[in-house]
Amino acid sequence: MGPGGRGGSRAALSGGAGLRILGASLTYGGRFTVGDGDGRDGHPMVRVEGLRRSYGSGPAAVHALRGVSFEVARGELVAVKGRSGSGKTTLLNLVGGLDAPDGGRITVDGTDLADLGEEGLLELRRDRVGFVFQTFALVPILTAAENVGVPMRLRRAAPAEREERVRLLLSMVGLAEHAEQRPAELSGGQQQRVAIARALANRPALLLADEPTGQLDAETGRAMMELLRAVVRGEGVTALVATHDAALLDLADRVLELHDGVIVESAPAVTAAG
Ligand SMILES: Nc1ncnc2c1ncn2[C@@H]1O[C@H](COP(=O)(O)OP(=O)(O)OP(=O)(O)O)[C@@H](O)[C@H]1O
Repeated sequence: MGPGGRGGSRAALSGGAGLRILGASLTYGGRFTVGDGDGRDGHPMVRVEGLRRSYGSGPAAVHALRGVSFEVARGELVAVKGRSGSGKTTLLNLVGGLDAPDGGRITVDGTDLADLGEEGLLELRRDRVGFVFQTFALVPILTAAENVGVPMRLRRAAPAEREERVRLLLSMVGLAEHAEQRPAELSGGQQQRVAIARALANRPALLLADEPTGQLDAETGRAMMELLRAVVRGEGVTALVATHDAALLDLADRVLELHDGVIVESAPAVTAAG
């Protein structure tokens, strides 16, 4: 359980306190341990090789990805930047098994997605990958706690385990006191924090976030990226985050830049942020 008495203050998310809360969650039995570097099998968390995806055919075809290759090490937070239409969403959907490529290879957590059938892809999306979307995608009639618990219900987790995990996650994102509120009763930033907690419910190895700050003001957006970074550090999760907000890139370990479906730059965040 997370410590009690936490308010929902934004400041708490970005400082050491947030990490301490996250630290408390490291004791439960995940499939991997924090700080295992390049992983238990020496695999990167994500390996993408020569990825291609087009929409439509003939002269009207849109070539959204035209041979994209990169790797993401375990525990890394990698930002994917690029203008609208550069292929960021297409890339994240492919890595998360929501869509199939026309060519190339994607390996997640040592598994080649091409080897997975429908059932295997479902399990991947349910158990090993957490998604955070720009629009939060919460269920309006469910409370914050119920929204966070949805993935665990799908996995048929025991109610006691579910309730404990939901409580822990909500306090981790600073929303312990908002557990019973519905999305419409929460601010945009709070809704996105619920979405992050939900994405972590089944202890995914990989977090995919598509413009998670796109609907938030600059200050709230930065707090959200700081929360994501704290989660990555604290829980040993690997994250791939699409954003076109240059102000957030310094919070990533590395930045991949997509331009018209190809990677034009892959740089440490510190040099790419300017
Ligand atoms: N389902 C689709 N059918 C046809 N074209 C599509 C489809 N999805 C994406 N595209 C096109 O593929 C290209 C890449 O789109 P994608 O959504 O991946 O870019 P993006 O970088 O995520 O953009 P944004 O930041 O606006 O979300 C764009 O030209 C887009 O119009």
